[in-house]
Amino acid sequence: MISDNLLVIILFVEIITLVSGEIFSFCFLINCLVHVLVQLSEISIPHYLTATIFSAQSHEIAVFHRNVRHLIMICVTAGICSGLRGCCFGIANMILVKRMRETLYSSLLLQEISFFDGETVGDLTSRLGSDCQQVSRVIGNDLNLIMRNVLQGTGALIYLLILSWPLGVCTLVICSSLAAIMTVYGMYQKKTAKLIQEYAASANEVAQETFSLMRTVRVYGTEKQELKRYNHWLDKLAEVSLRQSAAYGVWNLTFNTLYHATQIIAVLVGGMYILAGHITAEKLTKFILYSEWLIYSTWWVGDNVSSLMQSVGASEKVFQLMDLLPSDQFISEGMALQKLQGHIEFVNVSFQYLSREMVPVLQHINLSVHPGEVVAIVGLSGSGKSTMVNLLLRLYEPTNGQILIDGVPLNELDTMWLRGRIGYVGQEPKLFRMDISSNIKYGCTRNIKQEDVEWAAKLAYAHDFITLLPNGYNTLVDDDLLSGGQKQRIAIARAILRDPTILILDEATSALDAESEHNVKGVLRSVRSDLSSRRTVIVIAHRLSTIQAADRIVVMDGGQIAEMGSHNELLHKNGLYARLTRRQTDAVV
Ligand SMILES: Nc1ncnc2c1ncn2[C@@H]1O[C@H](COP(=O)(O)OP(=O)(O)OP(=O)(O)O)[C@@H](O)[C@H]1O
Repeated sequence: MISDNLLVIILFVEIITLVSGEIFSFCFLINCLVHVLVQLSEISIPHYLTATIFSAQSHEIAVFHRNVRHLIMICVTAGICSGLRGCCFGIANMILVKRMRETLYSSLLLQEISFFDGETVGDLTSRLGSDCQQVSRVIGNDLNLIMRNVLQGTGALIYLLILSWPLGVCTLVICSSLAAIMTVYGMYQKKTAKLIQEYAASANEVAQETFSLMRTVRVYGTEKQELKRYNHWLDKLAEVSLRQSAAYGVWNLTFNTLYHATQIIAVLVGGMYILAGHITAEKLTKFILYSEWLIYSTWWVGDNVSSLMQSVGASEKVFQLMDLLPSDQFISEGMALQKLQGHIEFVNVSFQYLSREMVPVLQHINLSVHPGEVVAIVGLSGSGKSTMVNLLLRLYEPTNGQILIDGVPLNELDTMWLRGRIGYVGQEPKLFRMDISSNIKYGCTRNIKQEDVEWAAKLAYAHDFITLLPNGYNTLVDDDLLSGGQKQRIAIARAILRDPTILILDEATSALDAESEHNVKGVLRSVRSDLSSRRTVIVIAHRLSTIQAADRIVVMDGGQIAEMGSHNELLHKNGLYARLTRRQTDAVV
């Protein structure tokens, strides 16, 4: 319980730090002041209601009119203040959710790529979506209601003790028992809420995976299997919800019994007091109204505290992610060279992925690529070709050795500056949901005209198919609306438009993808013929016929460089490259 309280305080401090100095503080302050005013007004309503009724009964006309006037004033004040309070809480809540999502999103965007290897997309988006919303409930709902009910309950208790302290003490005992039972029930609720959150997330993950792989599911006819997988989590959810409902039933029974017990005790003891002439019927009526108020306030506080605890649970991971330090690449100020020549050196580079630390992916790679040289990297699947490019793009850092660009260690260069001079086309290029022009211009910082976009598209053999689309370059596309080859051509145009000094092409994996080969060969031809701008090109090729014209071919095997040379030299050597070439020629024949 102590650690729970500590967590609430930490959460509150985090929230205040996050939004301090904003209009938020103003709204929150106004809201607190208005809160006190609303509660003072509302708490006096039962008093004046009873007094009005009893003054009418005893024909005290002047008192009756005064009480009615008071009642109207109080109701109007409470109404206006409630409206103000709701509005301020709404604004404070909106500011909080917006700021949380902004902070979390920018923190996630600046993480190392290896961070994303360990997290699922569903998990991260649910942190941004439902979890941020849940945390904002702390301000918008839980704290608001807790504050309101604590104020109301305290006011009611003071009034009860003033009216009749023996009856007040009886009600206090009942409320304390209620609070103790609520605590136990709240702890149970917290446990089940966590389970429900986990099972619901698992069900979501299954649904998300199925929808994103819908074509595979349809082709393999696994709809029933997927439904079963989803149902598995739904059954678990239903089981926990069933237990939760039973606990809720028991809780309701207890609450009702205690609530009615207060009324019976009040009527019984109060009736005896009236008979003995200690209190009046008016006082007893007020007493019953206020004791109801107290018991309901106790119930609400308990209920909101358990909801607050759920928000605390959701907030832990959100604030943990927000507090992550950005990747070094965004903190350290690297050097920007006057002009990039495009000389790349791998010096004794070794690497393994953090998620599989025991598996060496690259071992002692030594490779020097000269400015303007076209180097092809080939090898069996999984031999580490894409990993070499990942290191060159500084998506990961080498475990050993270093990579030099124009003689400067990669980690001493300004990463943004360097990336602005590299064009990269991945194996399975992805498109953003925007028009084709914007997709080609994506990430290009210089001022681009439509003619430039079309020039790049022509070089990438994309212009012809784009003009055939209904809205040409303005056609809205996303990752599903074009063929793999068309997406690759747009990605090539995107890379060419940057006018990169270093161009990296990762050919589509499918060894039989003739369109991919055609696209990559086309780019290589353009690079060769464009003598005005010399580019260093690294091409990872699966179809060996793609890269016969490369200046040099690097053959990878098990994370090491097995052979290096021109196409003819390697064929002469009769090693791995020759074997791979023979294998592909046989496959075609
Ligand atoms: N993010 C990652 N986390 C852990 N291991 C990875 C990751 N990416 C790749 N690997 C592993 O690293 C090894 C080399 O992968 P890489 O993608 O570099 O091979 P490749 O030669 O490019 O293969 P392909 O020709 O099929 O694209 C493989 O064993 C692969 O399973």
